[in-house]
Amino acid sequence: MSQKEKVLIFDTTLRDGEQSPGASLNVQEKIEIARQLEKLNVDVIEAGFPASSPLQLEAVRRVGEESSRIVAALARAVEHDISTAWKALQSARHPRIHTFISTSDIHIMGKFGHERYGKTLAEKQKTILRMAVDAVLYAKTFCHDIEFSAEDAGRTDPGYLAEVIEAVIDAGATTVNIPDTTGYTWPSEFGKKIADLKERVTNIDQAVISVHCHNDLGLAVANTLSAIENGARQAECSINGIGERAGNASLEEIVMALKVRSDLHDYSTGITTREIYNTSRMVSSFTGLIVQPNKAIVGDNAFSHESGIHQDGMLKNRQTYEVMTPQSVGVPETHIVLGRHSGKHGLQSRLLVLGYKVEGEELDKVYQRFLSVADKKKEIYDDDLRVLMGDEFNRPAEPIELDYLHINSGTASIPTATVRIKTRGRTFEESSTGDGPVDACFRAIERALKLDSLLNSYSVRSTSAGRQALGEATVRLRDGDNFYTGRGVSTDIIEASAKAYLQALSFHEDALQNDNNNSIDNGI
Ligand SMILES: CC(=O)SCCNC(=O)CCNC(=O)[C@H](O)C(C)(C)COP(=O)(O)OP(=O)(O)OC[C@H]1O[C@@H](n2cnc3c(N)ncnc32)[C@H](O)[C@@H]1OP(=O)(O)O
Ligand SMILES: CC(C)C(=O)C(=O)O
Repeated sequence: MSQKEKVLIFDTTLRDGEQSPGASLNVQEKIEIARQLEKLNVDVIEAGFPASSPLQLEAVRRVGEESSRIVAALARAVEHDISTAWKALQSARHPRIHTFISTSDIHIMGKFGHERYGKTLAEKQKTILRMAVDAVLYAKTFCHDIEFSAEDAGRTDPGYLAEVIEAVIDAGATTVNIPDTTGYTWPSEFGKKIADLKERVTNIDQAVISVHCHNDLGLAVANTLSAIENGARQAECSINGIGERAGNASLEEIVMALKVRSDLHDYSTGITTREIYNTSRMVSSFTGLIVQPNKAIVGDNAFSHESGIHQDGMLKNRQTYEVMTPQSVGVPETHIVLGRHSGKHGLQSRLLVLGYKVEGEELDKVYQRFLSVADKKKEIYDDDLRVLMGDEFNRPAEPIELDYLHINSGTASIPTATVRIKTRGRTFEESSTGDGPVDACFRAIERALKLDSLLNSYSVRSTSAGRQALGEATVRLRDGDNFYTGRGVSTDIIEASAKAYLQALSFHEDALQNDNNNSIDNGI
């Protein structure tokens, strides 16, 4: 087996990630995330930009002191930022000063327009080159490990980029970072940029080539992988892909793409992938940035299967629809989501887990009831299934069934219910007003069936979470010493109540017909 070449993982969640609007972290949160990044086994933790605030400085200092990783601090190519970065890093176990300056024409002309940088583009480029070299030389007076970034390298003229990179390596940069700051490049184009740099820069072997891709066109991970294929050996990325604007290349996607498709290349990372999910949750909770459900690797749906054909495939062989196991990234298990797109196999397997062995015609019947609920409710939870199963196996011999229900109710109207009921091949229909919609409904049922009220007790409860939870109504009738209990389940609690009442009446009717007490809780 060939030895894989290591790609260093430089995590910038605490620096560029924190530049996501609203994501500010306090010192303790940064320390906690850094501890988790250590468990994840990243190679470099970029902990912040010390010159930007005392809190940043303190956070970098604390992370640097504690962490066994390389801890980087960002600084503009100016002495004040660099000396402040060192102030934060001087007690770090493995300090890295990361200094940067823009190299693209757009940035140079746009950000360094002041005449003190020169009048023409060529003059300004000379100034920027000098600032870059001076920054590295100055940083080098503090520590050995110096990273230089050519901001907006993605849009930088290749000749000028090579000139700057060659000069900063001569000045002592040990890592040269090629950022696609604006997420503008295309994977093959960005890959060629790295290959071109390797050709043009004579001293390139003296530094590690790094890339730092933004996701403005959704290409950050693809660009990073293309750069790796062309010689980059450090990938800058963040947990959940958070970062300035559309974010950075996502750590978990780069790492898992390299791992899952290791058949295609000779690169590997040192990441402990089982820690990915925990890290993702921690970052999301501390930053308040919610992970989109369909986010690769760490989204809630990344290992969820909702449609019948997929569930069937998964139950037969997980590899049919999963290219990695959830456990490999620390997600406890695959989630078979029961809903309107599920099939009988998915339902049957979940029921089995819950202790219900259902097969053949019985399964067909349960499945029909399941579908009628699934049409009203987005997801069917275990509790919903338990209720459905209770309902299914607790049916009277001659059910009295609700065919139609219409309720008119509101704060300014008298509650009125109309019901149509079917039993033993006959249909009954009646309306009634009542003290509330449930009372109106029960009265309409009593009128339709020409019965006196036998209602002894009534209750309703929610069986699962969320606005679309199933409501379970329980109705108890009393006739002399006999009690008859019925249950009804629906996302609509009035419908659930009507069904419960009719089921209780069905048991009563059965008992009368068969002259045998059929109550499910007789005498309780
Ligand atoms: C691509 C990136 O992610 S870069 C990192 C982004 N991170 C941050 O900006 C961190 C938070 N920033 C801050 O706290 C502040 O912006 C500070 C402390 C860095 C600077 O604040 P201020 O001194 O008030 O300057 P301000 O942010 O308004 O403008 C930036 C100045 O730095 C200059 N500058 C920008 N980048 C660099 C650089 N790499 N090297 C040298 N100078 C730079 C700009 O030209 C501008 O200078 P000017 O005042 O002469 O026009
Ligand atoms: C400072 C550099 C690395 C950066 O964040 C960028 O260019 O996006």
